[in-house]
Amino acid sequence: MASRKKKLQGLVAATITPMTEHGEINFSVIGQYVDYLVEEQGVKNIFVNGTTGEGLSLSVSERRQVAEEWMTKGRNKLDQVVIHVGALSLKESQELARHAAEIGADGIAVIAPFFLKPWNKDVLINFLKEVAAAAPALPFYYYHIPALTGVKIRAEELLDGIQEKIPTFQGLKFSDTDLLDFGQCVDQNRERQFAFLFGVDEQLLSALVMGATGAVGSTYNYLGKKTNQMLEAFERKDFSSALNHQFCIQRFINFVLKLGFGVSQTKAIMTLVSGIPMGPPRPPLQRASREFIDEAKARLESLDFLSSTDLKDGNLESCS
Ligand SMILES: CC(=O)N[C@H](C=O)[C@@H](O)[C@H](O)[C@H](O)CO
Ligand SMILES: CC(=O)C(=O)O
Repeated sequence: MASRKKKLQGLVAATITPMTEHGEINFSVIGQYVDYLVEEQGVKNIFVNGTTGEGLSLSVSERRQVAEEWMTKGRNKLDQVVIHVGALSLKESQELARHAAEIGADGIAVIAPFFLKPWNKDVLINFLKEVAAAAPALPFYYYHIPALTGVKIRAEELLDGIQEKIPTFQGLKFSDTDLLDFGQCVDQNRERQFAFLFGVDEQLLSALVMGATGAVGSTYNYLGKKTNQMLEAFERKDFSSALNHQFCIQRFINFVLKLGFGVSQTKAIMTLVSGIPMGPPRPPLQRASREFIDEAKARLESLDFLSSTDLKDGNLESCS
């Protein structure tokens, strides 16, 4: 049986995997990174080795070490650490699931295998079930990200009866813009026991209305504080101020999306905002361009997401 621990709520930062200039994992900054998330961003949950963490570009041994380091440095500071253990090989995924349990993680998440793909709901559930069974005491989350996996099985279909198959099933990380599918996931969960974690940061407010219980995303690494203000406004039913916060966040995300935004750019932005060096991404990703960094920096400053001295007065865009 899954341990019935506190439901995962609020913001969850999808952690970046810091790397050295030579492309090795830079474990030495993870302690600082934990403190930054907790103290500067008010974010106390993390999702390790996911998309943003380049989990699928790391070796199994690296994934184990990264997970261990976050567990060690996060002890007594973080609320929950969820480890993404999805892999193309069921064996590797099970190994990582067992490892997550051994090191005391709070949950595991799995994406759909994306090379030889499951072709229907039952086939996908069977794969997920085998992984979940390797960590029978850990809450299990399905990580739905169809644009990247190419597995378009609707989450709402997958959830139907899932707990009979996967007793540790605890929720969904939903990284898609289909709010009909998302809403129907929430709607069918009559007992309200599952966590519904939304993964499209620029649309989180709409997902909150639809019943999201939390959010996992890359931008919570550096816009966590801002997004927490939106969550607080939503909680107190101050929807116009929640919307203002969402629009501010959208102005930034929309700007960088147009320039080309992905994991490489997330690494550059986090380096800029936190001052902690995240390093380059691993090939096939390429580091963000100088032009991207300069433009993103100017935009962060004009929105007051990054302090600067010369823009304060008469700044029409300011989001502070
Ligand atoms: C594809 C991807 O990486 N999605 C992230 C999480 O699921 C999001 O946090 C996005 O980075 C964010 O919403 C910006 O589009
Ligand atoms: C964004 C997210 O959840 C991930 O990086 O996996």
